[in-house]
Amino acid sequence: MLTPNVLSIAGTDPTGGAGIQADLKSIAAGGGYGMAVVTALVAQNTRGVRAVHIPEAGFLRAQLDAVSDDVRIDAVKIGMLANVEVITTVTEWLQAVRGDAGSDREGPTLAAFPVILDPVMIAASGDPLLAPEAVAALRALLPLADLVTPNLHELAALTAEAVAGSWSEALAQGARLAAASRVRVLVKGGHLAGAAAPDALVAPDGTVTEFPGARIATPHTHGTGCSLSAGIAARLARAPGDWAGAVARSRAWLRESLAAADQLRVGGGSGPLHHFFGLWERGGLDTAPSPATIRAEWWDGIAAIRADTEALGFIRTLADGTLDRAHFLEYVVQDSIYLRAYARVLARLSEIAPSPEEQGFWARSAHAAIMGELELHRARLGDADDRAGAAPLPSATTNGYVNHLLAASTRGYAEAVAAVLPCFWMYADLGARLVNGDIDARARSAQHPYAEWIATYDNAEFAADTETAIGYVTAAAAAATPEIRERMWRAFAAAAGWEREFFGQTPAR
Ligand SMILES: Nc1ncnc2c1ncn2[C@@H]1O[C@H](COP(=O)(O)OP(=O)(O)OP(=O)(O)O)[C@@H](O)[C@H]1O
Ligand SMILES: Cc1ncc(CO)c(N)n1
Repeated sequence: MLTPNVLSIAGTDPTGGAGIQADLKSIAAGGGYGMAVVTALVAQNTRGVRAVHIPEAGFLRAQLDAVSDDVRIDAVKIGMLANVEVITTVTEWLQAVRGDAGSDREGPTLAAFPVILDPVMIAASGDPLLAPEAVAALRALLPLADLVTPNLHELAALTAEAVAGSWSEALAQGARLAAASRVRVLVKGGHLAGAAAPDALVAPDGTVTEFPGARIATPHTHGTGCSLSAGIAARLARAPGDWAGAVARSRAWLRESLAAADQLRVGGGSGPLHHFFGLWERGGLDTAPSPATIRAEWWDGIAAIRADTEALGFIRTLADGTLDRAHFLEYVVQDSIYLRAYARVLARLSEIAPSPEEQGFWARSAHAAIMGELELHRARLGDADDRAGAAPLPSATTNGYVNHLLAASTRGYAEAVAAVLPCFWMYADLGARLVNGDIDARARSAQHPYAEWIATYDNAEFAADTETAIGYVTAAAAAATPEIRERMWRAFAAAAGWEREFFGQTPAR
């Protein structure tokens, strides 16, 4: 999914809690790419508004055109509009880029994006942010919006009625505004007296969707209205048409951020909400390595183990053909014991895999391990099994390797997949190098005593499965917390060590 571009058209708050500064944080927290056109520069802080500077309308239009001439716009949030001239300029720009029909009736060459209008009139401090004579112009802008988000005072001003004294009065007022202006209205209960802080989405046809919620005990509500409307714009851009969903998710985020507002110390008045509190808590501040980086680091990290493995007598004599037949059979016996346990661990991975794709992959790998490879070993071992007459016992090394995998498989999916990866990756790499004659050129000869065995390493399907396994494991590691990622690396490196021990257990000179 492309990240949606969300434009805020609003005034500023240099202390960062309201206006455009809050909008950009809210859009980012809501999953949008934030853009901002400034309608008014406001010298304000958490205590109040000191001065307002309104740049000339031509410059406002130049800002708006600079955005729309270049950037796809997926949603617009409109905040402080200051005066009639600003309202007229924004209205004209909206009509030019979107037509005057709103997003529900898009013209052939016009952009269709939802417009959320927060009809800002008065700051939380009580200072006016809209010229009183501009209320009529703002009313005329309503039909251009897809959603209006007035607080109780703004709702009263827009309907030219008295401020609602109760929630049911507010809902009735919202329904009248929605019907008269043919626009969705989010009636906000932030200014209600009492323990509840509900909001309600009222459609032009009178349909009401209520969002109940207890009031959060904090004095730090500066910029809640700005933040909510910008958050709705971002979420709506991600899921077009889902108005109730966008409101519900924005409220959940806003409430989490309000509840954490006391952890900020910004100013001596009504402070801002903590826009990124939940995201920081859940996501942390560390930059996670990419799957490609993890792949390179882990492979480099076991370079010494890989070099040791390749230098083992067993591998060297398998490559040059001088490997003792009895020692070869010893290896095959241990490998068959190992594979049965390994297949069980892979089946366990299928059981706990997070996606159907991964579930299927590990189940298929378990099947391949138990059927394909075991078949092969049985064919090799036919004689040896007859001579032994009883099931062979695992060596200490085979036990050690298997126990490592079994233990990892009890510590969650991420660690479990990391532990089985060397069995794919080192084996596939070693097999390819053996087949190619990289370890010893004699391995390529048809007269090589183990030619048939070596040919089994020439397996494109296993190479592809190895890539898939590397992809799943490194993706899981990239998404994991640093702690889990470190545990995954340890499980991987330990398994690589066991892989080396496994090849090294068969006496070979
Ligand atoms: N103390 C609170 N606890 C929970 N939710 C709150 C609280 N105060 C406000 N809200 C919520 O914050 C959002 C903004 O509501 P409010 O009615 O305060 O708008 P506003 O007056 O436009 O905001 P602003 O403070 O930015 O001017 C709404 O979703 C409202 O329910
Ligand atoms: C610029 C701006 N817009 C909106 C509000 C309302 O919170 C504010 N204080 N400042």
